Amino acid sequence: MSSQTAILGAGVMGETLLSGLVRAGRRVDHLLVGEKRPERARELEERYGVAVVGNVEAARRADTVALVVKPQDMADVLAEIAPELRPGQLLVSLAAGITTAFIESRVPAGVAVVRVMPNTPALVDEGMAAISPGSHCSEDHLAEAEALMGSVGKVLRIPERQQDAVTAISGSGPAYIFFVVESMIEAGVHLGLPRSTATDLVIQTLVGSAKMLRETGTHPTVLREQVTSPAGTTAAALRELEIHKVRAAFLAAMEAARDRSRALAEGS
Ligand SMILES: NC(=O)C1=CN([C@@H]2O[C@H](COP(=O)(O)OP(=O)(O)OC[C@H]3O[C@@H](n4cnc5c(N)ncnc54)[C@H](O)[C@@H]3O)[C@@H](O)[C@H]2O)C=CC1
Ligand SMILES: O=C(O)[C@@H]1CCC=N1
Repeated sequence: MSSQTAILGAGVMGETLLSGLVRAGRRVDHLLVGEKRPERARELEERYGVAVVGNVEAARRADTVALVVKPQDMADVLAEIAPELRPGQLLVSLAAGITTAFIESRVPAGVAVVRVMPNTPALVDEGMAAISPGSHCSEDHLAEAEALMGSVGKVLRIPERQQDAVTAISGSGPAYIFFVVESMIEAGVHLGLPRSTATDLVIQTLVGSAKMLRETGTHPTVLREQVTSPAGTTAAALRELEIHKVRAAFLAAMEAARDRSRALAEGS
């Protein structure tokens, strides 16, 4: 992997990547951060001992530049750093919706671009990242982006046309799961359980179910059927979820996320 990596934009996802690289053993003096908010920059310097510099200096010194600003800020950051970029350098964009073509049209020819859709479980090294190469990207560049994201979880190579759907599933996905968890805890409280008991029950049920999915490789439908006794409690609950069209709501939600990802590319 290249010696210097810069992270431009150190909010939730930027810090997630930074902390993962540090946990994975990356030397802090091989990392640079560009961050607009001075108080946030100081916080990261204190927490990680990392050098926070201007975007222009970071782009000049780094071999790999991770772009972790909001999609709406991407054009400004690219305009700022483009004069410093050189062919062969690697830009790894983690921004939802932003295409490799959008980035390539704003930087010098020959700069390699990889589009990534990460997710926040990277904070505990259980991230899911999907990566797609741009048009000037060699296998070495793609492997480098894979190693970068691989330090905080799993990485899948996908065609770029699938990125908006991936954003809807795994990028935003943790929020849907947390929403379900919140809803189940509130239901437990409604049924008379102490909040701490409901919380413990829901979290362990989630972790156990996730582990079953990963470790048994059994289809989720089969696992659900194993829990559903004839005329039992689970069947009664699932009937309500079907009546309330939860399956259709998930489909509509993810179509909305996919469409929003597409719109972000157009700057809205
Ligand atoms: N939060 C999430 O779960 C995920 C986020 N992403 C993508 O990651 C990117 C960042 O998202 P978050 O970290 O959630 O946002 P955030 O708002 O927490 O972080 C963005 C950071 O960029 C900084 N910033 C803004 N303009 C800048 C500039 N010109 N130069 C340097 N720093 C600048 C902001 O001060 C802020 O600290 C977005 O493009 C988002 O689509 C992708 C997948 C998941
Ligand atoms: O909500 C968003 O736009 C970002 C991208 C995927 C997850 N968070």
